[in-house]
Amino acid sequence: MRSKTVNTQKSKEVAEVKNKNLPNGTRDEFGSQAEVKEQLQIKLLDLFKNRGFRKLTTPVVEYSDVFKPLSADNYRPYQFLDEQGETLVLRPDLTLPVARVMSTTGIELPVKWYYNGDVFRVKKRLSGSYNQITQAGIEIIGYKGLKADWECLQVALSGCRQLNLADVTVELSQAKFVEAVIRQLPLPDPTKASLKQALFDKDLSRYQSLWAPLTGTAFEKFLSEWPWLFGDFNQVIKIVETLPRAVEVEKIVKSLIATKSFLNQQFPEDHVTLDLSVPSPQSYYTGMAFRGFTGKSADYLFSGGRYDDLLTNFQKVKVSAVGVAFDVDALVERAELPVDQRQTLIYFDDDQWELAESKLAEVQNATLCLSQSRQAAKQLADSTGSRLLDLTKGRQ
Ligand SMILES: N[C@@H](Cc1c[nH]c[nH+]1)C(=O)O
Repeated sequence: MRSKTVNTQKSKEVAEVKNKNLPNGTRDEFGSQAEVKEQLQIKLLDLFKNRGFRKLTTPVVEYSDVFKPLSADNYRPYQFLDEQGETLVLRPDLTLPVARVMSTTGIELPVKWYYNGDVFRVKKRLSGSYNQITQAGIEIIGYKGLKADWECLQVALSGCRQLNLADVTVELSQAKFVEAVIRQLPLPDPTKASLKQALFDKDLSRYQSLWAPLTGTAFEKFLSEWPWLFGDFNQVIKIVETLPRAVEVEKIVKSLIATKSFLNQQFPEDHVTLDLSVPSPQSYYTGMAFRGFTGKSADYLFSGGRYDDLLTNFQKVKVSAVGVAFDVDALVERAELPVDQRQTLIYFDDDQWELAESKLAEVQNATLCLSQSRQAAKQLADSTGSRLLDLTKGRQ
């Protein structure tokens, strides 16, 4: 009995402490920052709508199975159980729910969706990054060709332009490249798998010892450079071109070169780089992938890519798809916050509501003063640096 009392008291204490704190990796947003975020979202959504995309909203809570195709280390979700004991998660990604919708609704293809919402990814404690991120993005489903990839890049870079973000670097990569090269190498299968892993881990000594048997072959030049195969687009391609001819690699290179020309033509002031030494940014990508950066920050502004196999996780038919999502919080960080303008407080008596309304409509940056006395209104105006428009002047 006694110990029970102690326990209840203890849990009460814990609850009291926690009710003023936020869970790790979350934050409140208010004032200019929240308003700028809203404006950025409105601009992006207008851009999507004006290009003929249609709105798709999915729930924040989904069955955890929807997100099976994600790599577990990068996307640890918040998990909980529903009343039947099924595992639910707060969505860690917005593309997989779109794939789920497509496989369950029989909506006719092709289709272009846009969305805006939060994703939740549990990051390591003290990593300094947030667990709740706002994304605004598009998914184009039912088109195989490069035009759909380019439409995503066009939307991504037009969005940056509209938000006055200059000097964007688009980093291209290709989900199939590493596999396509490894397949050509005359090495035993287990060595191939280890080589790929060592490359991705940037474990250079292991990497070098694994490809050592190919020294003196036509692969040597490429293999000796592979861990550094990122950065200047033309230089990366030059190294790739030292490889013995292989149809799949050539196809990949051709589409990357065509995409670079497209970007240079449409957005001559932006930069294009290439990274062919990393794993795909998303485990579900099957083709070209892209990320946008500005300045020195490692945070990307947008991220996207082609995922032609994703829908096969939900249904038997293979469907081509490509999409891109802006990280709205990363955009807010780079936006200039407006200096708060002086506000006008409209003070009025209870029977002057209509007059107050008309002043509110007339005066810029005004708000109703809800104080109960003239003195309180004056105090509020002083303490907030606001102008006071007193409609009760001359009245009793
Ligand atoms: N869902 C991806 C972005 C994306 C949208 N469509 C295709 N990829 C991400 O969060 O990184």
